[in-house]
Amino acid sequence: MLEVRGLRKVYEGRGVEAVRDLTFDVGEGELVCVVGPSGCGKTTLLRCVAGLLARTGGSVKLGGVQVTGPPRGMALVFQEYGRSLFPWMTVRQNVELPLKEKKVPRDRRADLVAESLEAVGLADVPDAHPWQLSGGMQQRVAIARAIAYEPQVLLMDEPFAAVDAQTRAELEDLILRIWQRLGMTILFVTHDIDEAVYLGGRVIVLSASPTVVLEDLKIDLPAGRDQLVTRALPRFAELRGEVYAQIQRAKESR
Ligand SMILES: Nc1ncnc2c1ncn2[C@@H]1O[C@H](COP(=O)(O)OP(=O)(O)OP(=O)(O)O)[C@@H](O)[C@H]1O
Repeated sequence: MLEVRGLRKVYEGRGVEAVRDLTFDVGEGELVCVVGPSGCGKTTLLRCVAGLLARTGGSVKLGGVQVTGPPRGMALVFQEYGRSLFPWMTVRQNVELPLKEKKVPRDRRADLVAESLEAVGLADVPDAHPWQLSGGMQQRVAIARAIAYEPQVLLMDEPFAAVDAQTRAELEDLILRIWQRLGMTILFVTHDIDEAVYLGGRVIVLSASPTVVLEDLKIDLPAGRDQLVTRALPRFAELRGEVYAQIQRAKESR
């Protein structure tokens, strides 16, 4: 579904080589997490994949088609939910906006908005404005907007970094439920090793900048993940340790 080959990004103005050489695939219906040391280029990678930032080299293909600008088949959820929602629009209007731009007919739009708000547990607040909601609820609106769009690939950039631990656990499980139900392909960037191992079918570990793939680890934990049961498994601790050691190595080699 997503094919990244030899991706390189140099920020020309300051001559910063953020990403040196990234190659990996994400298959249809996979949930793949990306972790790496702070400043290693995770956001740069996502922006290049989303077609928001021009690549210096290499290629990114979505469903076999080269990405040259923001593709129709992708949706993004950012860390800063506060800045990604329009404060003067209601929850319903925020979720509906990209569907209008996609020229989805009115009846279908209403169905998609209702279904996605239901999926994130916000069916009862369609007429609220974002500023009337808690941070966790605002991020749910951003997630609802992304899934209503019915993307082939959902890109998430540290989406839960700004919410409290309890909300974070709830949102992680929400993403797992949505992923299982809708069979979406998800590329999920996080700096949290536990979160990556808990969510991912694979975890890609990046080196320090200029960035390459250090490891592409299969997460062989049972499906039907559970915050208490899965995190208490000896295998969870092993995998977590393995990713942690890789990131330490990445930092030391900087
Ligand atoms: N617009 C820009 N211009 C110049 N350099 C940039 C720009 N954006 C990012 N960089 C540099 O590119 C490198 C990678 O940054 P990026 O934000 O992609 O990393 P990150 O892994 O997402 O960071 P963090 O984990 O702290 O969120 C850093 O050295 C950063 O300073």
